[in-house]
Amino acid sequence: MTAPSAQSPLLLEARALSFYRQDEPVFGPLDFRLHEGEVVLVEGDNGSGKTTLLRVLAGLLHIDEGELLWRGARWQRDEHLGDTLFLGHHLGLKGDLSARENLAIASGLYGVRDGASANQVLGDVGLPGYEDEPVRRLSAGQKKRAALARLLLLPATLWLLDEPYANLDRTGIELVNRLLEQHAARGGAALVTSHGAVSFLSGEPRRIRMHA
Ligand SMILES: Nc1ncnc2c1ncn2[C@@H]1O[C@H](COP(=O)(O)OP(=O)(O)OP(=O)(O)O)[C@@H](O)[C@H]1O
Repeated sequence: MTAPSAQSPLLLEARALSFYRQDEPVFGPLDFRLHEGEVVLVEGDNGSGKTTLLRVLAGLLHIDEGELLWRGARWQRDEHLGDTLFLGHHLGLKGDLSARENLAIASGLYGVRDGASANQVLGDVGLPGYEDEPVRRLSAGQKKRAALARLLLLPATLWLLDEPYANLDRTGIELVNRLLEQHAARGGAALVTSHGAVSFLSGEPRRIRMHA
């Protein structure tokens, strides 16, 4: 899963990428490459900029310095919004709406992966009987599962997962690993941050190390 063949096309390349807050560097300069089929762990101490990096790559924060290339061409925020999917500490779910309604909003904006349906992905993430409950009534782990359903439904190639294992039980952790494996097998890629035990089903992930 984490070691694509030498022929795997290059998806994303960061060259001397840096981000500043009030003229203070948060991270960088950072260089890395990500190929189709790769799942890479972003690691570093608290405050080293892992979340910030994912938010930059999701187009939520502006790049201050350096270059970002998507399939060899300059990355343009507006052109690549649907190519990436960010799952952060805030899950991006509307609490008064059900998991199914939240999925309908997301798929209305970004489309649906070939062959995927809301019913099927809600089943895949293990939310039986809770599909139509307002999200605010779900447990933390169930909310996380509702957010994970978005990964399966939307067509994004690059997943940016910030602490995806947080609040999940053992089957939830296995679910995340399975989703990552399936995504990589179909040519997708992911950057994952995690403070907890990361136990990918096969192999050791490559790592990008953030320095505070
Ligand atoms: N909204 C914000 N406004 C100002 N500073 C911020 C903001 N968000 C993060 N920072 C600062 O940016 C730096 C990097 O934060 P970031 O959340 O990216 O780190 P992290 O590596 O993800 O940390 P953690 O492991 O604790 O989740 C920290 O010094 C933090 O205080």
